Amino acid sequence: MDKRLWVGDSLNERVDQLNAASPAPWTLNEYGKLEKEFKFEDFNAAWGFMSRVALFAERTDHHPEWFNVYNRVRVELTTHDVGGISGKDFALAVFMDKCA
Ligand SMILES: C[C@H](O)[C@H](O)[C@H]1CNC2=NC(N)=NC(=O)C2=N1
Repeated sequence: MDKRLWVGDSLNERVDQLNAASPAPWTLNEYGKLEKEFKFEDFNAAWGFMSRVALFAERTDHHPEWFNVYNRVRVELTTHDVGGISGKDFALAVFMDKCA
């Protein structure tokens, strides 16, 4: 998968493109990570989402940073190898939007 670093205008354009296809927006947070908070019916639904994402993360060797409280999952994506956002983060973001 594409591990090129996205920076500057092209990074912002790629985030806009991602958000055009999803109801709640992804943002670039103060640490330069791709962030979104997902909200579900209950803990069961949140955990189901996390389980599906976990299997995808293992398969692609690319893992989210995330924080779960009951029905909320706040996600931060970054690629440590390149020190920023790569195509792997966008692939994971697209998969998460599909699962949510
Ligand atoms: C050793 C292992 O393959 C690497 O650390 C992988 C695992 N998962 C990863 N996940 C994320 N989000 N970024 C990485 O750079 C990364 N690297």
